[in-house]
Amino acid sequence: TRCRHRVSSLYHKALAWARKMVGGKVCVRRTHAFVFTQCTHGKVDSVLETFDLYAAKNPSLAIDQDMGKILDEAVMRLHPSSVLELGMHCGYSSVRMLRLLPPTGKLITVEMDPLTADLGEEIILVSGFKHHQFQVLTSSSANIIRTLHLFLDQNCRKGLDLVLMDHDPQQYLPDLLALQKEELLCSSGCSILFINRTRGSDEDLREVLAHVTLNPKYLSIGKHLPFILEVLYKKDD
Ligand SMILES: C[S@@+](CC[C@H](N)C(=O)[O-])C[C@H]1O[C@@H](n2cnc3c(N)ncnc32)[C@H](O)[C@@H]1O
Repeated sequence: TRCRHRVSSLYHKALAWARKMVGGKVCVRRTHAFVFTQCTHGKVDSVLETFDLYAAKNPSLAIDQDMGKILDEAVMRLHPSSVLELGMHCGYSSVRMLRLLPPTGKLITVEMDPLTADLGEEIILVSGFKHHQFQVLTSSSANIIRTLHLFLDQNCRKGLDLVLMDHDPQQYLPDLLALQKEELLCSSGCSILFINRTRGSDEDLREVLAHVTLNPKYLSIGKHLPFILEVLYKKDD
């Protein structure tokens, strides 16, 4: 009986994996519909668990649980009051960060696809967060960075404490340079996390790594490889 149970469990795992592999493209509407209908509204843990449940069987763009744990650790360590996320998608990483922000903390999250931005925003609201805690900006990262200072409220006057980049790896370096040029990174210290989705290689991070290694304003470079690169920017001595 035990053997049959194990075979059955292995069979179901293999079936779920195969479904995920042949399941086709990531569908933001399907992700949203699943999370919206299956989670308990107002319960952030339920929202995250429902995302994980969906991602176990379907193609998903949300960061996985290993990346999520690294992100949680960074947010708890840094205690940031102003966070910028580039690449919101359906709101999984946004919700993950929001639940760990201090009471006065604020998240600005950027998504260039208007439908995705609307659906992601709804998921953040369903998780129980209010508009004074977050703002969704529908724009490409390059366009919004130029005017981002307009969206930073009094809380964020000293600049951003944490930036999560999980949008387009081709934009990682240009956006980092733009954030620096616009003086949006907190001069006494801002951590920037770059998600690496190319398993087994750091190709997506090569340009950024070359830049931060040569620039003395980047004090430490932590590689939570193969998933995340974390750099600390500090302008003041
Ligand atoms: C990998 S997904 C983000 C996943 C999300 N961080 C999570 O874990 O739930 C990348 C998202 O970034 C958006 N995106 C891609 N390039 C962008 C850009 N240049 N500016 C803003 N958003 C962008 C895509 O539309 C997509 O929804």
